[in-house]
Amino acid sequence: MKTLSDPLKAAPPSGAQAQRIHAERFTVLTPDPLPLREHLFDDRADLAVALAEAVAADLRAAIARRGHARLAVSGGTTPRAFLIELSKQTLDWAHVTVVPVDDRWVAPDHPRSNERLLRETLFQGDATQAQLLPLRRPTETPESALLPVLTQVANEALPLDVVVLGMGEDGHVASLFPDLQRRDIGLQPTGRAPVLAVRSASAPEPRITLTLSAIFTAPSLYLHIEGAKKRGVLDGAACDPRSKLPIRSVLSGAPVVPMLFWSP
Ligand SMILES: O=C(O)[C@H](O)[C@@H](O)[C@H](O)[C@H](O)COP(=O)(O)O
Repeated sequence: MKTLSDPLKAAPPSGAQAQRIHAERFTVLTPDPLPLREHLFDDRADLAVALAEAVAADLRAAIARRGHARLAVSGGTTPRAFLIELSKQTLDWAHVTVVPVDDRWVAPDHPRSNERLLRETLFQGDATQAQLLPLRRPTETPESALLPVLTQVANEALPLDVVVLGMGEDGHVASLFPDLQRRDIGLQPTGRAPVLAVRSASAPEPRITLTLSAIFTAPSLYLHIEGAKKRGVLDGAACDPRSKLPIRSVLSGAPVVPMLFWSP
């Protein structure tokens, strides 16, 4: 933490000096970045294996503790290798429930469907014994399916044991985008609806997403970030208390220290 000399004790300022001291006086001190437990990998394939092993260990511990485990994972392109590696892990998959942290409101066989991604990657081999809890329903809009999805998530997926979040280059997580209209629901750390329907200029289709109130029920919270640009966005949000990016809400609101799995 940088400390500044107290400008009030300095000699009476003049002109430009006054400008500087005024600026110094109200400069937001760069706080220590919000805590992250970082695991750095030079090779993305190594990251995928390590993350799969860490998540599998958490799932085994949850099954041992309470007889079942609940996992929420992100979609998109980054997690494909990790999800394939996770499907190879040996554990009691029949006692695991898997829910996507979000999904696009497209048919489950659509190339952009996260449900399809899970069926193609994680739900292979023994892992097909796990229960998949899709967020998408065969209705026209996510809003029209929100109540049944919210009810099922609340009854069958919460509290979560493990969450793996990705992040977009705009700092979104799940489908909680920077232009999220209902930040009061989506980004509050507790006490809000676990599921939200989202429409955003950032997304080509309507979305349905877990909220941070649901995501933060997990004692194991992983951030899976790849690429220098995303790392820059993450670090910027971690160091700027004025950041309004959803990833900042994750870092500042999470009840546990997130575990960052990062590769350039
Ligand atoms: O449905 C989604 O898109 C994800 O859940 C989303 O939150 C994802 O993690 C980021 O958009 C990063 O996506 P990439 O891995 O494709 O960069």
